[in-house]
Amino acid sequence: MPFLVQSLPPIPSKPWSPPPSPFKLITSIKRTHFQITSAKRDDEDDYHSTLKALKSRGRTPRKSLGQHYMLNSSVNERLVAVADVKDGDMVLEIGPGTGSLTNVLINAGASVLAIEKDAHMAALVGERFANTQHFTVLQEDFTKCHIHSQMTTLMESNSLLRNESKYAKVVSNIPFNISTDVVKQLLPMGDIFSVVVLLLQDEAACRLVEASLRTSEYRPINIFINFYSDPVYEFKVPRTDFFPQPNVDAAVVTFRLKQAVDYPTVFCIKSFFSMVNSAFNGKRKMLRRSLQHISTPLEIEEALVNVGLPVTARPEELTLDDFVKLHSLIATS
Ligand SMILES: C[S@@+](CC[C@H](N)C(=O)[O-])C[C@H]1O[C@@H](n2cnc3c(N)ncnc32)[C@H](O)[C@@H]1O
Repeated sequence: MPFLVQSLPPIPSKPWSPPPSPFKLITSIKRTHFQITSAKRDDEDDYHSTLKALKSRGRTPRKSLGQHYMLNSSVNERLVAVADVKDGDMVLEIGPGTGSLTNVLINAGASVLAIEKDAHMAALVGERFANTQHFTVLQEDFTKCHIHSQMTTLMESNSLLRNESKYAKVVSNIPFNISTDVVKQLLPMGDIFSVVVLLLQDEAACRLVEASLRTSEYRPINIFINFYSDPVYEFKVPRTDFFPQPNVDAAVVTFRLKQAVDYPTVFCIKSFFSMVNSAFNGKRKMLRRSLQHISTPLEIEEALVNVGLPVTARPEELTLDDFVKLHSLIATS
């Protein structure tokens, strides 16, 4: 997303309020990563704390890392409310930046595992929450890290200390350029996450959650999202809430993850998505042609009629349920 050239606005003075009660114990994971062990709880609002943090380090937001920091506390509060974060919850945050959202998560009683690619920001957020034992930051690229095993390790050691829910949550204001990667990686993890709440580019949010049948926005990713989750477009966030200001608006999306028993019944998930991808690869083609490597045109036509579709059907006309039925009829191994 293009950046507007912007300098840091001045920081108006604001009375400081004392930190609330100290936190209970939790854990940290790998020694090789940046680790947090102790500091004070931070109640400063996001506008002040974000600008102060950036100014203190002389940090210029990096375009390549999608660094648009949230200045509006109420957006962070709403993100946390939408995820229904409660005392004792485990939360994964991708890209904590200066820690404005992290702060609201920790204040809500969550234990946060944050993954931050930028070494300077990982250090900064680490120092900000250095007294909070409910916070761990790993300096890693989320798209390359083994989040399932990291999270499982943390949840196992955490549940030894506190009697908590089996499922963690994801709440993040992510860089827009990794949105698809994040969705693809997290949505099949209904075994460890109950809900994924993301702040995305508004246009991407609409495409992912509300793409309609028979439109060019309708893609395999929509089938994927509905296979693994129940998505909801929550609310729009104006571009003016970010620093630096992007040239597009954002939106909050909730994905309630299904557990494996609730996935549509297919005999092989890999084969199912391979069929869906093949169908869309030949987007302008009729399915009886684009799926010829799976079955004969005649068999595909018969299957389409069986599903209640015309023999000339194209991929953008099929719902998730239609694809599931078609797969069971034409893919046998
Ligand atoms: C849009 S900013 C959001 C910062 C902060 N959460 C906020 O709300 O102000 C995205 C953050 O993700 C970090 N980031 C970018 N690419 C990343 C990646 N591949 N893995 C982890 N963090 C990443 C950036 O350094 C930045 O701190």
